[in-house]
Amino acid sequence: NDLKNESPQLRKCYEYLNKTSRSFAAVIQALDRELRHAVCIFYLVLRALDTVEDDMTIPLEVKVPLLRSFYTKLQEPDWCFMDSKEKDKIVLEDFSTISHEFRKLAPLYQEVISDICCKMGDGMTVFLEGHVDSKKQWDEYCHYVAGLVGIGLSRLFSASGLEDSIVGQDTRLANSMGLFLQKTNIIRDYLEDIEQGREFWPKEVWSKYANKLSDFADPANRRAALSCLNDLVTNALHHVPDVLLYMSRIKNQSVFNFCAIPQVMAIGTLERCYNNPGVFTGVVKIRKGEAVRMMMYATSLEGVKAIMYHFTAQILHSIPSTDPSQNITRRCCHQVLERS
Ligand SMILES: O=C(O)CO[C@@H](C(=O)O)[C@@H](OCCCCCc1ccc2ccccc2c1)C(=O)NCCCCCc1ccc2ccccc2c1
Ligand SMILES: [Mg+2]
Ligand SMILES: [Mg+2]
Repeated sequence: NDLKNESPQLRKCYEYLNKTSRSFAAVIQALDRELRHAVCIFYLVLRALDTVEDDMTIPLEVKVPLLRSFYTKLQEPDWCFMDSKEKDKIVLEDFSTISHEFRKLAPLYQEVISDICCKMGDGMTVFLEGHVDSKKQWDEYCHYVAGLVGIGLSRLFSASGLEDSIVGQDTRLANSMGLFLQKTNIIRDYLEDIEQGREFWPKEVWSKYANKLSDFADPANRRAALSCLNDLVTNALHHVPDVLLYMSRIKNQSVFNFCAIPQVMAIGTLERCYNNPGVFTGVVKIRKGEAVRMMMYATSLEGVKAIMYHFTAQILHSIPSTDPSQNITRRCCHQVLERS
């Protein structure tokens, strides 16, 4: 999609999108024009907010008020933040370019983006101490950082007229779209997060298998580590029926691809993580060739279902006979596979 007729500020925004997002830049730029700029700005605003959340060098007395008031910076043309050490700090240092383009969006789009930014910033402050206790709190944290993104995106889809109003109204399904992606990320990023002193695996689950979360990094505890991992993968799998129901309502092809590609990448990653000790020694990634093949299939509901069923069946057939969660995993896989 050409940007030659666009403002220099908007061109810079797409530069930042491509610089800060491996997994979302391509699918955002493939969206129909009516949605593309709004979703690009939505991404950059939330990436800036998340960069503040992730930056452990920002003192709490600065971070808490900044997260809670972040959405108001969208109305301050000259506001920027120069004190981040994060990899994506450019979106904070040049936030004035992003907010300039934000204020040019249709008022309805601005309202959605500002509302989600406000709620996400508030929610992030609840979890700044860096750990999650109950499974309910795990769902709450993932709601704040990803479920709200799904809810905001769904409101943008309906507001653009490209999708039916039910898509923007059914917040439960939109929330599940985000939870499936975020839970998969948290499961995959165990070692990276532990090394940064961040504990996103819920204590209600890991405390069944260890005294502290970092115990799983010790090869002597491999059996316990894999039992906990499989328990969490099973938890994430419960969102798949909601994801398929959400996808069945999407009619616009560019919106479908945009929603489907991150979801099929996530089920592929989740299957690679299941019962895989590699999660505790590095970051498990799906092979490039497999990712390309999945993207080709992810352009129709039948294709997405085929991919979800394929990887769910793979997990079902790799359940260790000694795994503590095996009955729940088997039941959850059958619920996905009975073509609900
Ligand atoms: O710092 C990193 O590199 C990773 O950060 C993770 C973290 O800190 O936990 C974490 O940060 C979360 C807070 C910032 C979310 C920013 C975001 C992401 C994708 C978008 C897609 C379109 C529009 C706006 C978007 C906004 C992260 O990036 N996790 C990846 C999963 C986020 C899922 C967002 C999401 C939710 C529902 C969706 C539904 C349909 C299509 C895309 C969707 C995308
Ligand atoms: Mg982050
Ligand atoms: Mg974060």
